[in-house]
Amino acid sequence: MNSNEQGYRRVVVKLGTSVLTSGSKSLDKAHMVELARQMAALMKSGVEVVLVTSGAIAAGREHLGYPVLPDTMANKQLLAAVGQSQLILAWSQLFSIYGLHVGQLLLTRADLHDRERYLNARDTLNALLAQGIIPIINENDAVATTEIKVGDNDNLSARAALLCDADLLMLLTDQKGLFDADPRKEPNARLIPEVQHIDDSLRLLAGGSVSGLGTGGMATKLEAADIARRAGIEVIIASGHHSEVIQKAASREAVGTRFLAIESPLESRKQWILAGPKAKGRLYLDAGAVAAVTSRGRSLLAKGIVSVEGEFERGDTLELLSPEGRVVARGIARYQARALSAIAGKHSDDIEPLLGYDYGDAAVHRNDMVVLAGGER
Ligand SMILES: Nc1ncnc2c1ncn2[C@@H]1O[C@H](COP(=O)(O)OP(=O)(O)O)[C@@H](O)[C@H]1O
Ligand SMILES: N[C@@H](CCC(=O)OP(=O)(O)O)C(=O)O
Repeated sequence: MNSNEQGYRRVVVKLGTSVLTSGSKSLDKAHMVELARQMAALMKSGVEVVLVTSGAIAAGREHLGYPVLPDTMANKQLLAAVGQSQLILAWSQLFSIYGLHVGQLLLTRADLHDRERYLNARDTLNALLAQGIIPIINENDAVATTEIKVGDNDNLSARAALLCDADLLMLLTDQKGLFDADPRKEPNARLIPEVQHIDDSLRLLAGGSVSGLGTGGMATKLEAADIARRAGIEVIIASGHHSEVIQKAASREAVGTRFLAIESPLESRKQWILAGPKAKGRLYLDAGAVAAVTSRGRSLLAKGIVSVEGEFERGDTLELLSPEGRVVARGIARYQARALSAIAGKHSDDIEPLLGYDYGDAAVHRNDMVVLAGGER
């Protein structure tokens, strides 16, 4: 792999619907060609580019002449099926102006969590990049149901960045970056140029999408940034309409909001816990257990669990919540839901007498846990 003077080898560029439509109801091809030009220039400077593109549903609506359809899952999938082919056709034509080929990968959550499918996707990405072809990724909306969806392309792009071992993730949107309040609601909101830690106070600033174009707003961009930077990947949120934004971000010029990667990235197992399967259950902890887990880096002992939600087995991913309902960690269950429900609220150190067996006193071991609030472990 090559790298540019700034040291980036591989960059994932995520373009939101808001950028691709420029706030309108149709794809803004004039702007897409400008973005293709910037990405092609980056490729020519020796940096590999992976594009995560939204816009399939918007393109489907446009192509079919804005049909009035009942708001069902099947109709959204219809729009995505029609629109995705238009979208990839547009990108293929636009990149061909710059002498570049593209290859399409449509992914779902299942492709990223099944080890074999994950490795297949990674091999395909690497094979495309080795030939100088731009991989273009979107969620496979036409077949993905809510259960198997990542759900938004911010989170999808973070997972793509992990998958291809990128060193920079650019989330390009319709705002100049992350502001201290949603600029659509608060005209005096100020841009935050650099973020060193993602904590609850920052999460509170990031609202949803109010334009009706995008999915998730800044909240999902912050989730994506959290996943990527914990894996050692820098993240930039910036405006897709800022002049030469892609070059500037890749040259470390001040643009948008830059999230520094954490210095000692999570090992790959913990990255998987963070970005991996949807949580199958939730454990509500007492205040003492929250402090032990978040501030002291301890395992979650069964006696700190107040209540249990969901049907899960040993080995499934869980969310750990504070008494106020804040998610403070994610981790792997050492006991199935039925067992933890039997233990919850008993404040007992001894599991054996309650269950007739035990796998140790940790319900979630610290080696199987990523702390989300109150620390960066
Ligand atoms: N703190 C914030 N700073 C900037 N934008 C914010 C903030 N909170 C919410 N937003 C909203 O997030 C939107 C961008 O997200 P979204 O609509 O999902 O776009 P995209 O299609 O690019 O993913 C902005 O238009 C803005 O209204
Ligand atoms: N996969 C969907 C986009 C989902 C999404 O997250 O959109 P956005 O918030 O605009 O990046 C599509 O192609 O229409």
